[in-house]
Amino acid sequence: MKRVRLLVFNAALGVLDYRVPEGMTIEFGSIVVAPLGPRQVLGIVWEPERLSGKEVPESKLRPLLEVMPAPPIPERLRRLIEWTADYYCAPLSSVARMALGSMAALRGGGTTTEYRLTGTEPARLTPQRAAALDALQHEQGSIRELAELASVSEGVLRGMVGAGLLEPVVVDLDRPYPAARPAFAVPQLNDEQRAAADIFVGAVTERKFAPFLLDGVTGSGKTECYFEGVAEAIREGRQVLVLLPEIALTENFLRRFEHRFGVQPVLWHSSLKSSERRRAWRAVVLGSAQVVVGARSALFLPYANLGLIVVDEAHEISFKQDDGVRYNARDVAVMRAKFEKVPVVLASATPALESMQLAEAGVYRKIDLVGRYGGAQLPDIQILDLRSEVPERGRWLAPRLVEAMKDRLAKGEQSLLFLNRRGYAPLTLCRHCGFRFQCPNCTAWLVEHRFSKRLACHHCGHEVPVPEACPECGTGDCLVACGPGVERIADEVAEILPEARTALVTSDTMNTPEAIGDFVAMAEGRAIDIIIGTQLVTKGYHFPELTLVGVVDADLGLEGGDLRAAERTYQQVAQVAGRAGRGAKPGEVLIQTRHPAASVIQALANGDRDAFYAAETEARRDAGAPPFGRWAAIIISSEDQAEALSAARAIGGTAPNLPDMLVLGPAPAPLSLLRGRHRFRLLINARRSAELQKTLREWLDPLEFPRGVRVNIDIDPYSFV
Ligand SMILES: Nc1ncnc2c1ncn2[C@@H]1O[C@H](COP(=O)(O)OP(=O)(O)OP(=O)(O)O)[C@@H](O)[C@H]1O
Ligand SMILES: [Zn+2]
Repeated sequence: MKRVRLLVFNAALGVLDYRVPEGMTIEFGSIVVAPLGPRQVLGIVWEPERLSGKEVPESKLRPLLEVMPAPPIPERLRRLIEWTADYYCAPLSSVARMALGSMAALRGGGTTTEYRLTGTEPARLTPQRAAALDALQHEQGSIRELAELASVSEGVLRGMVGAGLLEPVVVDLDRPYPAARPAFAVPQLNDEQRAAADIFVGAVTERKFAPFLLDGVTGSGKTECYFEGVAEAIREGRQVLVLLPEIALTENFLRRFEHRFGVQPVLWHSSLKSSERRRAWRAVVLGSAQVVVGARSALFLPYANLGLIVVDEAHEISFKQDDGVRYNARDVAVMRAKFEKVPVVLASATPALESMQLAEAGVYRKIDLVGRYGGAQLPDIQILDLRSEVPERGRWLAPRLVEAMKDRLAKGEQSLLFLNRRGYAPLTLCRHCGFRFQCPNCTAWLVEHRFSKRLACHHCGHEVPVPEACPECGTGDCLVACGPGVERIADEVAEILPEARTALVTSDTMNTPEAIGDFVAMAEGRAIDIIIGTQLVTKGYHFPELTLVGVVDADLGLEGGDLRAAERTYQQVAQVAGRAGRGAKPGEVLIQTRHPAASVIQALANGDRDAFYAAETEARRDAGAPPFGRWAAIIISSEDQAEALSAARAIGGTAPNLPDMLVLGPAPAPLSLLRGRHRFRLLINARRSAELQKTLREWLDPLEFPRGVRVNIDIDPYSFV
């Protein structure tokens, strides 16, 4: 190659052409450094015919500076990057960036110095050093990482190095991961599991694209089944990617993986330390990372030799990324499997309607696990009508639920209360003047958090201490909390059952792997009687002594901007119900609702999943909603409201008039102010036949807006706030 076209990681720069200097070996996908004015840019060598750019005459081309010592981005991944950018109307460079680790990872090799405690504990310590000693047990990292972990300054830690309390350790940055052992602890599968596992093993061996929907009831052992596929891939020296919806679930997964394969898998997520990140990336691209577990971002890594993809809890909405590149990792995972020519398993007890539909259409092969493992029965589900079974004044748990909890406590069994709302109360107001605490940056009430004694916005993170007096009328001691959050339910439980040992499980309390690990160990060790949690506890966990699940407010999910509210409610309640009675003792589920006749509540009570899917399918078909029609959202935002509005009007005013596409809006978004930006939106409902993305591009590309205006396209949106 004499001249190359680069994809650089800054959409504003467009496509750049360069000359390849004598002696430099380049192929498509090579990651290179090129000069740009006085600066340098990183780019990927791309097929020139696939990137449109200005033709630059030969004589004006500047030479590339360097090829990075990393394998080229494989063609199959380049095609996936293009597909994703095209489908989600996102800049190619933003998608491509997700394939790269850090600059350090690209260079690879070498060593670094990390620090760890020496074990020396002097008799007298400054409070800061004492705190650092506590926080850094079993930790190792750079001074900066350790300072962050221990919440002390780097100076304090350097002082500790000088005093011999911390010691340097030289670390090989590319040291290999220990090998997973497919035969480490092979489970005895039951017949149903065996049949499913054999199919996955066969598919891995075949090395062809094959999408599976593993539809197994809660507690059926889906993990054990797809682990056999993982084992086969490892035996064949191929890599596996397991996507989990959120990091909170990883801890649980890691333990189970280690149990089965004798080592931990390779982790990939946004809060990895920089040395871990570069080590993992190198192992991924060189093919030595056998099994990579991660959240969405692990999807675009340049695996050398992928053999299987698993998307666990595939119905989870958090696979949809709602900022930056707005892609759905579940769907892109299937595309990736297609480009890689490997099987992909979507596992869930409550598959998305879209996935069910694809299975029905024969696109996915559906594999069912209809029974719980080990003879456990599915729980008995009862509806608790809050209009007739009224909780005591100022309380949220109805008498029947309280009785059931008392009963479990007496028997030494565990209960779980689920309410998908963090904090103490969703709204705080002044009893005297009616003042409500609102976020200055968002259209949202501030949520009281009693433990941290703060009022917080759940959208932008804005926080203020709870004031003594009303900021509006100055009256003291006049603030009232309206409605319950999990913290308030925890208070109520402490009042009703003071002897119960409780655990509060939310993203506020379970924010480190250690915290999650401790919680799981305590719940398994029966050191917790009652778990109170948000959606974080609805899935993945297996506590055999847990026999009662109370859904505090089943109607909550039906409010708000979720485009698939009924489905989401069904999934959340079915998942949390699935935590009950997973061991020898039968489970019971009580669902508190004010709408006992709603079809989703009825379906849950009757355990009639098919009825729910059938009703929801018809409703979607009537509305032209996915999977029968398509949605897209355009969100226009600016810090200047007038500017946002005029941009929104300009977009609305040029909307194409097509028979297979309906454009609604522009209208102020329900969250009309978010992180200080004013927001307007349009919703597009298109027939399946419509060329949605092409139309959107042709419509929006020619329009020009002031610099402060952002226009985001969301294809297949989930949330519509
Ligand atoms: N064949 C088996 N041998 C031993 N233990 C098993 C087997 N199958 C399942 N189990 C155990 O049963 C429990 C439930 O399995 P698992 O968590 O995989 O179910 P699941 O289908 O993923 O459930 P959910 O969707 O509710 O999370 C786990 O503790 C698992 O280790
Ligand atoms: Zn806010």
